[in-house]
Amino acid sequence: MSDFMNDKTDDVTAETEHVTSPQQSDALAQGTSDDPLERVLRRAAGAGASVIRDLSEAQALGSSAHDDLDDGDHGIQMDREDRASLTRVAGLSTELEDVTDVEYRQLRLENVVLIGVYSSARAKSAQESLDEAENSLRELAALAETAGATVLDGVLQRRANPDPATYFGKGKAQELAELVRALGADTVIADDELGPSQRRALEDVVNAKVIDRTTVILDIFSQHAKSREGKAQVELAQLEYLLPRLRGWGESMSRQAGGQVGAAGAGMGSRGPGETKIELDRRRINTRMARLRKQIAGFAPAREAKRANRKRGAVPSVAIAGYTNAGKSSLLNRLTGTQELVQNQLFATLDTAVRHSETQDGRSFTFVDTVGFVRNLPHQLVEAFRSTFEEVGESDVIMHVVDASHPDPEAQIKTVRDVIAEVDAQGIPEVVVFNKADLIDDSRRMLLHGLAPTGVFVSARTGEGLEELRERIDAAIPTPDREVTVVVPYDRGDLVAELHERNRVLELEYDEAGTRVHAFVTPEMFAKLDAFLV
Ligand SMILES: Nc1nc2c(ncn2[C@@H]2O[C@H](COP(=O)(O)OP(=O)(O)OP(=O)(O)O)[C@@H](O)[C@H]2O)c(=O)[nH]1
Ligand SMILES: [Mg+2]
Repeated sequence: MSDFMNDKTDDVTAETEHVTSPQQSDALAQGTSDDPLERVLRRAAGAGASVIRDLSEAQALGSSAHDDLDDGDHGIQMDREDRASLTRVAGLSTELEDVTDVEYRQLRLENVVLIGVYSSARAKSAQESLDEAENSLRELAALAETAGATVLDGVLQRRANPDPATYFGKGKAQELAELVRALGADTVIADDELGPSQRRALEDVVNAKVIDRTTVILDIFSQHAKSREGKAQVELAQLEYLLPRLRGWGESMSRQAGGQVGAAGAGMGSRGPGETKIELDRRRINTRMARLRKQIAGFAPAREAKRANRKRGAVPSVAIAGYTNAGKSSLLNRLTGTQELVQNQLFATLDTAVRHSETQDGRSFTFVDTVGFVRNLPHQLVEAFRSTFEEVGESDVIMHVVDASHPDPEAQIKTVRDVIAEVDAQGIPEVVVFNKADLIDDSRRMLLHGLAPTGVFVSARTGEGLEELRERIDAAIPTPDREVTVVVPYDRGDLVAELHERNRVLELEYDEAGTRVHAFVTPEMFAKLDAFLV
């Protein structure tokens, strides 16, 4: 058996059918038709075949049918509670008017229903929790659209926690199945990351493909990545996401093969084919991941060299960070006259762009446009894009762009600051910029002012506030304009290193007492060197 697997590691589907009995091969073929692994490894377009089966007459549509649905599983009391907890989020539908656009979309895109679970059990009021969940679902709708899907509807259920078995409770999952059928949706997207068995179980109930927020974000990243490094980073993140999920997926296939509910992992006969495939896939994934890691490591020297170059020239950098779609690239274009890609899409920018600029008094610096952030950014992506985010950590100033017209700017700001903290960039001076000021009224300005009193209101569209923004950035960029001579003791090599980073070293020699340095330094550095002045 192992010889066989070693011989052919190229085509999993074909192999699986070889090692399977004729009765099983059918079920397996069906199982692999929307195999996420195949999608990632092969990038085959349009592989998302759905598995909609005919529902029985008893589950016909209409509100009366809905009313009867839960009776089998729950007590009446719980039923009412459950039903009252289900909220439709209005205004999510993104179906288009434009006929040609519709035709275009129908050819390539999936019709999706979004689902989310929220709880009112924590410190927040029920209304607050609901608002937050609705915003999150709206964002998921934007993500789904960006990925190329048409959003048909969105449904939230109030529950203390997502159901460990099927995410939605059993009764609600049945209702969801009805809705999916009524709308002709082929995919359900959950707003939380789903466990492997949760995903499968929910798929079984709703008879449609089920994916989660992470999958959507990974999908967008893979569509948008342009550079070879970006592409490798995304693929690595996708495989990292898939690897721990192979088990549940294999179990489900075994179950299909055995045709017996609850047989997952129970009998040798039913476990066999799934396990074989898992082993095979795991090996392929690990091989591929090792290759990607090597490839990505290969990019590091070039990136380091570029960075080192920038540093050697002692040119300070301003990192443009912020939530995705906040208008970072638009502002960069406005401030430097460049033509970065601007799109009303999430994650339009995936490759860092560095642009040269000058302060009003003629000092050079660079702007670095970065990947946008989003709530629940999959940690696999944070890992894969660590080098990109680290650009933020190594900058001299962070220009934190906030979409002033966003329904929940506070959450946006928090998300961005969380990522900033993750790359140890908290100490870097931050200029908060409320962009899209053309879209907001005065009461909104007041609210935003309360969130960040020193924030600058600008509009990349109208040009409002850009002068003030330039001044604020100029002022935040540290200038090495203080001349010092210091003797830094040898156990403070860190200070000498820092002196080289953002200051201008004129002379350096090694004395008995320590390193004697003559330099122009920034006010910040000056304060640190106070004890060593000569
Ligand atoms: N009304 C208005 N729209 C703006 C403004 N600035 C940007 N936009 C729009 O907001 C959308 C996103 O702009 P981008 O510059 O691509 O945003 P980004 O932050 O670079 O986004 P990602 O790269 O996707 O993270 C585009 O549709 C812009 O036209 C503004 O000041 N006012
Ligand atoms: Mg951008």
